[in-house]
Amino acid sequence: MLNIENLKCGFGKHEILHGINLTIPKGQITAIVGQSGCGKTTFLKTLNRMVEEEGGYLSGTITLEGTDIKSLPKEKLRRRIGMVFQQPIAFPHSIEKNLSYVLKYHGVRNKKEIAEKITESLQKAKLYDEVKDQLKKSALKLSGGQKQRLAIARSLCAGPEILLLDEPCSALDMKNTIAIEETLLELKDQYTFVIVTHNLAQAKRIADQVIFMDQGKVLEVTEKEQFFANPASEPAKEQIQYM
Ligand SMILES: Nc1ncnc2c1ncn2[C@@H]1O[C@H](COP(=O)(O)OP(=O)(O)OP(=O)(O)O)[C@@H](O)[C@H]1O
Repeated sequence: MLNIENLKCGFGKHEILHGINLTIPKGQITAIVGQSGCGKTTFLKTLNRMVEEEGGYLSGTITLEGTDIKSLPKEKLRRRIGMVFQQPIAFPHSIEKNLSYVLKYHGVRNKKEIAEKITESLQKAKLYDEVKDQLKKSALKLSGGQKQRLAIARSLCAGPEILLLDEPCSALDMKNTIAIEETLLELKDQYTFVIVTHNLAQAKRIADQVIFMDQGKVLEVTEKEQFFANPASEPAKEQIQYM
């Protein structure tokens, strides 16, 4: 799905990612783990070129289904590769409007179709049952966990192929965390997920592939079972030991 070759990225004279080579397979959950500050979020932001808006540079090649992402207009790229952030974002409008504006932006005009897609995305994000009778109410009244599931529903409304998630559960309780993990597990045959998590137990629960980063380098790209049973690098062994 995504092929990354000799990816380097930095800010000013400070190189953060030092030449990354790996592949992100389609229809799987890839978890990116590693110590704080090793470059996980920066790596994620290279995949939709957000890092450039933050003043960062990148070199190397990232191809999405064979197309160099630099050749795609950013708007098109971000429709294909959506992103969910650590802090849930809800806009100061109704729950319904938080979703319908994305659909309208992408050219969906038919009211029935908009309503159906709103229901579908809320169901996928496991929020529908809780909000189905209050779609006209302000999204700001939702809890943090509900806002995060709304953010996932909103990303799905754009019809992405890949969804990047940056520590989506770090501010959430177990119930909301489980709802999001179930969403990813249930939808992975329809989307490709790349999730940054500081929580190794979460990676163990949901990932197919694990990328282990250390100081701007990728030390391991392995199937989950192998990573947890037999990590190849000392830093990974050390971290797994404290799980
Ligand atoms: N916009 C920016 N400008 C300058 N430096 C940045 C910027 N964003 C990140 N960095 C630097 O890049 C390095 C890696 O940060 P990054 O957030 O990618 O790490 P991380 O592994 O995601 O950390 P954490 O687990 O704590 O979120 C840090 O030294 C950070 O200060």
